[in-house]
Amino acid sequence: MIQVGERPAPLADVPPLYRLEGLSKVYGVASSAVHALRGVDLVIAGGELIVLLGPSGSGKSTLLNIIGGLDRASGGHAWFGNVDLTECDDDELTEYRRRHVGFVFQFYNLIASLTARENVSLITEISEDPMDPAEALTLVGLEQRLDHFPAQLSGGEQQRVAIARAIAKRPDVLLCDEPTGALDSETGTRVLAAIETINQELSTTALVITHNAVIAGMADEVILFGDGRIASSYRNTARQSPLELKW
Ligand SMILES: Nc1ncnc2c1ncn2[C@@H]1O[C@H](COP(=O)(O)OP(=O)(O)OP(=O)(O)O)[C@@H](O)[C@H]1O
Repeated sequence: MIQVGERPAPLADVPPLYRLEGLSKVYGVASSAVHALRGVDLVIAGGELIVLLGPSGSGKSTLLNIIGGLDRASGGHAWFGNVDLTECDDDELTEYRRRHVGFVFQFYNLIASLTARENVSLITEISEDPMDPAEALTLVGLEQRLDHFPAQLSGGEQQRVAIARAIAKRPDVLLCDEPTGALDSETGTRVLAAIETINQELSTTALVITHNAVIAGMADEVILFGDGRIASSYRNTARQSPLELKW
């Protein structure tokens, strides 16, 4: 029985954080089959900030969804520490997501009738060792907006509330699918700066999918997808601050 409910041994003892071997995903069957992932091998060390780039339909979201326990692989393995996510049943995947993964999507999905603080509290109230919602919102630069409602916040500020909501339970990994997709460059920059702060101050591993190649400058490692495979990858010798990126 896989103990995903247990926090793994200190992650320093379980490097790497993720190890993917021959990961594949096929949607549909026979003539309508779509090969979204065609055998992905990847090692992700804890604490890294990784940017995933690639054309539409190349498999980025599929990979993120499998790593995040939202979707299942068709073949191969996806190890989180010493747990193979491809062997987990639904309850174990739910437990894994709840304890270890924070998600940020292009659309913020905040509850309109709740303040920023209350939106974050929804998660902290059901977490084991959460931050105070105000602390999470302060980390993303929203200490002056705790009691504002979503309609009183800009798109970038709403996305930062969504980031605070994702990290307030202290996940090991923050998975971001097009977090700046709906934002202009100025507000997008602040969202990326919030992700960088979380990565640096909490050592939360961050994976960021984007279509904007400029964002690659802030990563430790950049992975380029093509046709369900990793086409290439490289490491930046020095990370750029999101505030220095020119969109
Ligand atoms: N639930 C699904 N059912 C059927 N096909 C799917 C499903 N989800 C994704 N696909 C297909 O799998 C392939 C990879 O999709 P995926 O969303 O992972 O790509 P992506 O690189 O994230 O694209 P984008 O940048 O446009 O979001 C695409 O051909 C897509 O149409």
